[in-house]
This record gives sequence, structure tokens and C-alpha cells, in this order.
Amino acid sequence: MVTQRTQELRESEALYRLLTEEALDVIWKTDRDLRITYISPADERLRGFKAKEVIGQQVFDLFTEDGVASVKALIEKRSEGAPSRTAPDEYLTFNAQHRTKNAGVLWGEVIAKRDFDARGEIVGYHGTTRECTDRVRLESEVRQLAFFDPLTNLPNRRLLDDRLRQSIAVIKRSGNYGAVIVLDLDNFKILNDLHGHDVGDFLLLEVARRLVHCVRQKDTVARFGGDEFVVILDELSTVKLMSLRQATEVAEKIRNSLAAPYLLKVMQTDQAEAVVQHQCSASLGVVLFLGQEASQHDLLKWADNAMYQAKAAGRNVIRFSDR
Ligand SMILES: Nc1nc2c(ncn2[C@@H]2O[C@H](COP(=O)(O)OP(=O)(O)OP(=O)(O)O)[C@@H](O)[C@H]2O)c(=O)[nH]1
Repeated sequence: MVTQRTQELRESEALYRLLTEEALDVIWKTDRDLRITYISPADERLRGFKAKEVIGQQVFDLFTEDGVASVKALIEKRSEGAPSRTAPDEYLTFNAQHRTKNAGVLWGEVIAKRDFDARGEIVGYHGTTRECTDRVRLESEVRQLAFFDPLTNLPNRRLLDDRLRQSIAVIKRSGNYGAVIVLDLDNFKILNDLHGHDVGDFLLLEVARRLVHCVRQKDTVARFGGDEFVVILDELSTVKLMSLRQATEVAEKIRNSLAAPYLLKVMQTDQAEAVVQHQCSASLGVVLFLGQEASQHDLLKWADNAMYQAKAAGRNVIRFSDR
């Protein structure tokens, strides 16, 4: 009888070891104050810390500064959540940036669950962490390709659409005016024809940089394609006339900034590099909006029409849309 129990105990211990010590995922446990009470050897394989260095640490010591900030934000958001989200058997899954012993960084997908005592009080947490660095990197590359212009790194047409939809929703609630500015460089083709596509690209990069400097951080600057850019000004005044003045000021600032000379490196026929000064301007179309008025497609269409009126008026000009 005793031999059989001893054998069963050995088998159970072997199984426990197999599941915890050999697993690729890190298995961990904390007390109610988020101090680590157990961590499996997979953490040493992954991050380089021995279990005895980690036990007793706060869970946040596993993460980088960014990781700590994102996990704290998640916990905060969760504590504001609906009652159903706090069910005792619920798992919390999130990705967090972890630090490694050799000062490196890796991403881990954490699946965590709370432990309760018989009275329903939280006594700790347990869970697993699986490395997902490659997946997070790939997702970020896909996101970059899907939503950002590869030349200027500005939001592309798709992200602009999304931002404009958000702006319309925010402005609908706040009652402030917003503005969309569509701008197209004047006679940009000549630069490409004269000095080549690379020099044209360089100018587009400089235009992007100047545009970003002309607006507040919360405003959006996007590249629509070619030499066309779009700026969304969020939350102007609640008064139309005042908003008109604010949008005009920004549009003028953009027009002046883009019209300032550009110093461009060009390759001469003898392959020597020279710096040439280039002059370039832009035509701007502006539309003011209040949330309830129009879709993002309408706004872009109206601003685009106004931009073409600016071109027709001689270029290097700002025109407001009257719909
Ligand atoms: N270098 C470079 N050129 C581009 C890129 N995308 C589009 N273009 C060029 O940008 C030029 C756009 O010209 P348009 O806007 O049609 O005409 P424009 O010469 O600017 O004249 P207006 O707009 O009528 O004032 C074309 O020559 C395109 O080939 C790019 O990514 N890099």
C-alpha cells in the first residue's frame, strides 16, 4: 500500500516537473501584492535571470519601462470595466515588453488569472508567459505598411480616413469646428523631370517635415499620394468666424513654410554632387466642418475642389470651400 502511494507520488512529481520545468512557456505565481512566489526555469532560458533572482520581485520588475506603463494602463482600464469582466474565472491576456538580464528587450504574451480563497478574497495571481517578439515585430511591420506612407512615414490615405472619422465623432460631441486642408505642390513634375525622382523624393520628405512643424501635435498630417497632402485640424473654436480665422492662420503658415527655398543635393552630368536652391509652392483647399454635417468623403471632396480652385486662381493660393 505504502509502496503504491510512494510510486504514485513519484509519478505525480515527475508529471509536475515535466509540466513546469520543461515547458517552453514561463509559468509563474504571485501573492496578492504581485510579488513573485514561483517562476519556472523557462524564464532563465528566455530572459537569463535565475529563479532565485526573480522570486520576491514585483511582477513589474519583469517588464521594461514601456511594459510597466502599458500593463498599468491595462489594469486601470480593466478596473473601470463592466462587472462581468471581473468574474473570478476570467483570464487576462496581454502582450508586454519584458527586459532581459543582458539589457535586451523581448515581447511576452501573458495569460494571467486571479487566485481566490474560500471567502472570495484575492490571494494572488498565476499564469504563463510565452515569447511573441517575432509576432509583435511582424504585426508592427504590417501596420506600418498598411497605414503609413513608406517615403515620408506620414499616415497614408487609409489611416487619414480613420482619423477623419474620429475627428468628426469628437467634434460632434464637443461642438467645436474642425478643418480639412488638402494641398498639392505646384509644378512638382518639373523638379522630377529636371533632377530625377530621388531629388523629388527628397523634396517630398522636406515638405512632410515642414508640414508637421506647422501644426499642433494632435493635428493629423497625411500624405494622400504623389505630391498631395492632407491636414486635419482638430477642435478649433465653437464660433465659426473664429474657426475660420484659426484655419486661415494655419493654412497661411503652411503656404509660407512650403514656399521657402529648398536646398537640394543634385547629381551633375559629370557625376559631381551639387546643392541647388529650389523654389516650390503649394495650392491649398480648406473646408471647415462641424460633426453632424458631413462624411469624411464629402469633406475630402469639398477640400479637394477648393484646392483645384486655388490651382485655377494661379497657384500658391488658399481657397475655402463654399460646398
Ligand atoms: N519623386 C516623386 N515623384 C512622385 C511621387 N509620386 C508622384 N510623383 C510625381 O509627382 C508629379 C505630380 O504631378 P502633378 O501634381 O500631376 O502636377 P504638378 O507638376 O505638380 O503640377 P500642378 O499640380 O498642376 O501644379 C508627377 O510627376 C508624379 O510622377 C513620388 O513618390 N516621388
